[in-house]
Amino acid sequence: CVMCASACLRMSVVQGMSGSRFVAFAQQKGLCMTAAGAVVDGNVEGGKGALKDVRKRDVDGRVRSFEEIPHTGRNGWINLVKFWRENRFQQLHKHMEQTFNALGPIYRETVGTLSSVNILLPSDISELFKSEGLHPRRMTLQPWATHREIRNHRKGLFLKNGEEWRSDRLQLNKEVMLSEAMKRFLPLLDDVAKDFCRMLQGKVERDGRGKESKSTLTFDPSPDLFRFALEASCHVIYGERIGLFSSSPSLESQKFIWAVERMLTTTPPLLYIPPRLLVQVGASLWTQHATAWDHIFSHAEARIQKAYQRLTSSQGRGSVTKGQYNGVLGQLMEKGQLSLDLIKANITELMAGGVDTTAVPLQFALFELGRNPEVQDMVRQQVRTSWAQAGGDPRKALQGAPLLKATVKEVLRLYPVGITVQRYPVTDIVLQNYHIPAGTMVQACLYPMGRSTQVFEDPLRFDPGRWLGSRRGDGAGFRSLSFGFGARQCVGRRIAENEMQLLLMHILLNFRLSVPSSDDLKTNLTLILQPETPPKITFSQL
Ligand code: HEM
Repeated sequence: CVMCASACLRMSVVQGMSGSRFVAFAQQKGLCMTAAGAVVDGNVEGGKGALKDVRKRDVDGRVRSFEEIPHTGRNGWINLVKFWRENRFQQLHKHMEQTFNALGPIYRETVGTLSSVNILLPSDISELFKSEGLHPRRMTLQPWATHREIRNHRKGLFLKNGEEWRSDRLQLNKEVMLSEAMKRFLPLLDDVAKDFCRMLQGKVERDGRGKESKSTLTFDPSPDLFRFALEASCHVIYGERIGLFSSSPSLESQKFIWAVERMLTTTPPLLYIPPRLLVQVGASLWTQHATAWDHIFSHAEARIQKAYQRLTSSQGRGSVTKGQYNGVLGQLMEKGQLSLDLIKANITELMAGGVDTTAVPLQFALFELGRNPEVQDMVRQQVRTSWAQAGGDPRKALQGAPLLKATVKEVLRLYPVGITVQRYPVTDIVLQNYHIPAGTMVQACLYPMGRSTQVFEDPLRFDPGRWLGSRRGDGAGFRSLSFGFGARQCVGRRIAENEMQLLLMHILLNFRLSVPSSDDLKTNLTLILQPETPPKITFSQL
């Protein structure tokens, strides 16, 4: 309104997430400011239930203080003990869902030394991202940072902030995010996906049962999917095939897969206690975490050395064919914009971030397609037509199959790899009519959002079609955030999306999927959301 159009500048002392006090000049709007996303006629998204009540309480039109935000208990250490005792680290996604149900669409939580404000409505999330600034910041994964500091490794973009982050990020965007880069790596991903399906055909023929050359096999495909994701990552990142679909895949690669898994599982409990403290007391949790990272680093180091020698020797012999693609590593080395140390740091992060993040959603995808045969048939129908018209061009095939893209989006809505996206707003903001000081850690909670009736119609139904067609309204663009948002969104997004879509496409062209049990999957959180027990899938040759 006209009266609050003239915002006033106010100096406020605000409480940062780490408890440090600092003074910020914050833009604080006048009295008649509405809650982020509240619409004039009083309707809220979804229009029903608890959320409406929260806003109704605001009768005096006052912006409520940070302290008034509903919370789960002021003492972080008591909360930490509860988390340990009730094994809540593994069920944090469910804990968040229950807490939103109990406290409404915004709450504060302190666990150990970590405090956050948690939100789930798209309109609030959109308000948060408006204030992320030029150098958006996520919660630092302190155990990862401490490992780099103790071992004297450089940090890659995942762990960097400010101008340092931005300069690495701009270089990496050119190699993995831009459409020119996608054109280069798409055929590599397609080759790996096709080889995977050949391997799967062999396995089903060899071990399956059936007649007239149509066999069926039921098994847990998760170990194969991890191998697929590692093979695909190595091909795109190092420009190298490592033969993981052979009958005797290397033990070294299997060890890498185990190390990433260990590194992920040991991260969450370490987030709530200062890692330096654990280093000093030689806690076994810390030792396991650091050893897992050491393994990841040495695996990457060996591959980088090999690729470096290959590249320099072929350059020396003048045998690098112009236009030949040597993976992301080759591109970064050729361009020479990043030092070798920084290339190593970033490539190692891409490798650590690139395997489980795609292998796990693929398990969920096969399961959901298996237990929803009508959806599976619709997607297959579209994929078949598109593949037939694409003349073997994977890019065209994907472009002609929007339902396949929507399938991946739908899988990540129900099973987001990372259950939250965090930001520290650079100015004060107002969410649900509560004042949030600049510098507060705010988490957009993707798992509860994906399952909220306030945000999605019939949220538990697996329905990729819900993503087709345009949608308008408050925060409509902020319902699918599994890769994060804006300049700091997942840098591996294009690799991940294409890798998953291509694999699903080739599987659907070759097999009918079903599941021996269509009960809901129980999930656990390591650092990423995983099935408690990997689901068995039945693959029937078409
Ligand atoms: C389904 C698969 C994946 C999902 C859902 C996912 C999700 C995410 C999310 C939510 C973020 C934080 C974004 C933000 O703060 O806005 C992120 C960051 C990141 N991801 Fe992924 N990711 C996936 C696959 C990958 C792959 C395949 C790679 C590597 C090839 C990768 C590497 C990274 C890196 C390096 C960052 C840090 C980017 C930065 O800070 O600038 N991710 N990812």
